[in-house]
Amino acid sequence: MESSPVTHAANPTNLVIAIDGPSGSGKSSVSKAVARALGAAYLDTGAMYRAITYSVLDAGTDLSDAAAIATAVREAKLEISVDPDHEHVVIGDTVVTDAIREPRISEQVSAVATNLEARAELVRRQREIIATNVRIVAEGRDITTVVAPDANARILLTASEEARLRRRGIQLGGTQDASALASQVLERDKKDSTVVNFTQAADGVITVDSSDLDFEQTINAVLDAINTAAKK
Ligand SMILES: Nc1ncnc2c1ncn2[C@@H]1O[C@H](COP(=O)(O)OP(=O)(O)O)[C@@H](O)[C@H]1O
Ligand SMILES: Nc1ccn([C@H]2C[C@H](O)[C@@H](COP(=O)(O)OP(=O)(O)O)O2)c(=O)n1
Repeated sequence: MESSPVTHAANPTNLVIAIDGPSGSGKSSVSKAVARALGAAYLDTGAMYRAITYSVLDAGTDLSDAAAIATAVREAKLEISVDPDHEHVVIGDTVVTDAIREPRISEQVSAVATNLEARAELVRRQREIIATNVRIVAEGRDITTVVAPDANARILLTASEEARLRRRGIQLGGTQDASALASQVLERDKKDSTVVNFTQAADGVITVDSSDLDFEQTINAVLDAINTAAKK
């Protein structure tokens, strides 16, 4: 399935693509591939929540101390790359690109994601990053609804629980047993869902269900959805 290049009627170069979805639906990998195809930057907003989680854990902060987490986010020196081919995340003076993917972070990141003050500050920074990039694909949980509701195209990428657990298990090299995977994927989504809706498409958001699609088919389905949105 071929997808034609995307243009936006008002400004042929300016492009913001917003992609949300649950854990393991393929947001990061598919969004990166879509960004490459469109010659766009790529913003992984989940990496920002993960980096803050790394730093509060590193500082020995009690994760039940909401005020301390909010302060940590406001004061955080956080750098995140927007090159889909080179991921680089730095918090303070520490490079955390790989460390933020560890299961211990996945298991605890909801403490930051459900902190409303932390969210407000990270949303502010995400909007700044989006505004400074002419073409960008941004993905997370609230990009279509809160961070960039005016994006040129807004997509909810979903997949069945079974597909998402299977994909995450393979991605982590079979190192996690079923209950650890369920905690990192399903229970985390349940906690995160208390503050943001990423299970149902908001008005104007196109749903792409990747349960029965392979990786290439999913990329093409998202590119097609972007073209459909651009024609509206
Ligand atoms: N349609 C698909 N079919 C099979 N595997 C996929 C598909 N989409 C993504 N994957 C794989 O599933 C894993 C999880 O994808 P990822 O992009 O990390 O999801 P998310 O960012 O939504 O948590 C990755 O290893 C990715 O390559
Ligand atoms: N825009 C966002 C992005 C991520 N989050 C939260 C939800 C997740 O628990 C964490 C980590 O997100 P991430 O996209 O890295 O998670 P997955 O790779 O999909 O498992 O951050 C959020 O609340 N809002």
